Amino acid sequence: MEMFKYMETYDYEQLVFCQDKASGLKAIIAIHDTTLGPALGGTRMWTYASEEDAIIDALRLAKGMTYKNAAAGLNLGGGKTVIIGDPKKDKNEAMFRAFGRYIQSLNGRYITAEDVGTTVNDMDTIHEETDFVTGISPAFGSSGNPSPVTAYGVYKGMKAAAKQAYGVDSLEGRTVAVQGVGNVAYKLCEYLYKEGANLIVTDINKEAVQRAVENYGAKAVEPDEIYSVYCDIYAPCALGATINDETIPQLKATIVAGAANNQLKETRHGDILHEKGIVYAPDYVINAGGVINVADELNGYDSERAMKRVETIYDNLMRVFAISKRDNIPTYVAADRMAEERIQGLQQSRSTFLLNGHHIISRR
Ligand SMILES: NC(=O)C1=CN([C@@H]2O[C@H](COP(=O)(O)OP(=O)(O)OC[C@H]3O[C@@H](n4cnc5c(N)ncnc54)[C@H](O)[C@@H]3O)[C@@H](O)[C@H]2O)C=CC1
Ligand SMILES: CC(C)CC(=O)C(=O)O
Repeated sequence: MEMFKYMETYDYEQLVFCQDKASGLKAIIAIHDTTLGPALGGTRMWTYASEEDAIIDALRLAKGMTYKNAAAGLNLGGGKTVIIGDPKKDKNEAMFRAFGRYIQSLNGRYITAEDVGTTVNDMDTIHEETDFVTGISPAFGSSGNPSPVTAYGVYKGMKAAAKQAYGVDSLEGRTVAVQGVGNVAYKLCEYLYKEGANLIVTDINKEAVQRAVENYGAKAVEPDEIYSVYCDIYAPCALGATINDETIPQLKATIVAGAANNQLKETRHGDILHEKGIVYAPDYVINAGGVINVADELNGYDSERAMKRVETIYDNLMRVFAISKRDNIPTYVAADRMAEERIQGLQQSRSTFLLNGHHIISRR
C-alpha cells in the first residue's frame, strides 16, 4: 500500500504507529481532518487478518468521524484508533496506559473514546495518563458508556427515516431486522419494543440473541438469514460493509437504518439503494449520538443537554432526505455535501488545529 498516496488522495493529516513491547500494544491512530477542532473518535480493539487491514480500518473510520462530527454540528475533527488484538484475551493495564501516553504526546490533536472492543474501564485506564479521553466513568463527572445514547440517536433517526418512507414516524407495528444485538442494538431493541415494533434479531453471540428473544419478544434468525427476512427496516448494528453486492438483492426492507459505521461496502452501493427506492439513513448521521454525548464532556458533562442535542439527529436526517429529494441524489451524497459545506464554510476562519491556549478541552 502506498501510504502517502492514499493519505493525499483522501486528505489525511496524520497516521501514528504506537508500539510498546512490554505490554503488547500495537495501535494505529489516524487523524483525518482537524479543520473544525481536535480529532475526536473512539478506539477499536479487534483481531485483524493483516496489518494492512488494520491500517485501512483506522483510516476509513477516521474519515467517517470527520463527516460525523461535522454533520452533527460539533466543533471537532475526525480521528480514530485501532488496537490490534483480541479484546477478550490481549488487554492489560499497561497496554492502555502506554496508549494513553501516546495520546498525550499528540498534545490534544486527538481525543479518544470507546468503540467496539473497548470499555469505560479502558478509558479510565487511559485517563491515568492523559486528559485527552472521553467516555470515562460517571464517577469522574463524565458521561460513561456512549452506547445507550448512540441507541437513542439511532432510534430517533429510524423514526425520521420512517417519516420519509411512510409519511408518519411511528414505528408501531413495523418489523425491524436487527443485525448484531450488542451494546448499542440491545438498547435500541428496548426503544423499539416499547414503541410496539416487531423485532427479528441475529448475532454470532448466541447469548446476545437469547437476551433479545427473552426480554423483547424478538424472533431469532441465523446470521446469514438476516438480509432476506421480510421486514420494513434493516438495521445493521454489527460491523461495516454489510450493504454490498451479495446482500442488496436479498433485502426486502424499505429502509436501511442502523448503528454500524461504514455500512456501504463501496459508495456505489449507496447509489444502488437510491435506484431501488430504499431509504438509507447515512450511517454517520444516524449513529452520532455517542460522539455527541462524549463531546459534551468537553464542556463539563450535562446529560440533559447532551440528550437534547442527540435529538437533533432526527432533523439532521430530515435535512439529508430533503437535499436528496431536491437534487435527486443518493442520501449518502447528500450527507457528504452537508458535512463538506460546513467544513469548507469554516475552513476560511480556521487553520489546521494546534494547541494554542483555546483548546476545547480547557473548558472542563
Ligand atoms: N458504541 C457506540 O456508541 C457506537 C457504535 N457504533 C458502531 O455500531 C456498531 C455496534 O457497536 P457496539 O454495539 O458498541 O458493538 P458491540 O461489539 O457491543 O456489538 C456488536 C455485536 O455484533 C455482533 N456481530 C459481529 N459480527 C456479526 C455478524 N457477522 N453477524 C451478526 N452479529 C455480529 C457481535 O457479536 C456483537 O454482539 C459498530 O459498528 C460500531 O462501530 C457507532 C457509533 C457509536
Ligand atoms: C463511540 C463514540 C464515542 C465515538 C466513535 O468513535 C464513533 O461514533 O464511531
